[in-house]
Amino acid sequence: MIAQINNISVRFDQITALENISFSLNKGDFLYVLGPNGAGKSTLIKVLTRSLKPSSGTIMLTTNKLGFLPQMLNRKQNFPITVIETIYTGFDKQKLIMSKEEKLIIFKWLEKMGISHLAKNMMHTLSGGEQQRVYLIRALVSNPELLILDEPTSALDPDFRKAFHDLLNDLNAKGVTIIFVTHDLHNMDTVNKKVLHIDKNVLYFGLCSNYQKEVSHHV
Ligand SMILES: Nc1ncnc2c1ncn2[C@@H]1O[C@H](COP(=O)(O)OP(=O)(O)OP(=O)(O)O)[C@@H](O)[C@H]1O
Repeated sequence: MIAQINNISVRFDQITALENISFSLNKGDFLYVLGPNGAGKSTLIKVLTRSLKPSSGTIMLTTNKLGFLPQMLNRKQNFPITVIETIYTGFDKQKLIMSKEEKLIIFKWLEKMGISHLAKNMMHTLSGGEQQRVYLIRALVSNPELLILDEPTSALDPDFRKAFHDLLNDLNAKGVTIIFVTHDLHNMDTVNKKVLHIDKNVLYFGLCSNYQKEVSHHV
């Protein structure tokens, strides 16, 4: 077991964003978190990454090696930071000057993602898809055991989306547990994966294959 979530509820003044959410994940699971706008997906991710305290309930994670790719919103800011500097903030600790090893790791990933030519560029000059690759690398450089991705492929073109999923499957096969937030499973690789469908509370939790059978049964 890598994560155990027990009866999580989150209330903001009048709004209940999450109500009695419970589920658990084993090491090496690949979980899609599914739900419409306002269902509480991002709120759940904030609770899991401990940037938000739930109103009630408990979370137990057996690892503190988390990698997090936040939702792609309002990234086109003029904040003066380069690609390399952005990725460097993904390491557990930062020093004044990055080490040779850290530089090598960063360049290995930039190469793998096909964006090494952008290393010294300012983030705000990159396209949405290029920025998303940078943030993915940022989430990966610390070798996370649990990788949490909030709608990661929304800014990616179909070719890179495929490459992105191949990369995730590769990491998953090496034992990395993955939580992937998405609006729907259309065009998603669902083999051997789980789904948590929420709309404030849990509508379904289990294997994608059973979920798809259940959904097609109702249509
Ligand atoms: N800090 C906050 N204060 C008040 N209400 C909030 C806050 N954060 C989220 N909410 C509300 O909680 C509900 C769930 O929001 P959340 O962002 O988790 O949904 P989501 O499933 O990620 O939606 P989307 O698919 O649109 O990104 C929404 O009604 C939202 O308005």
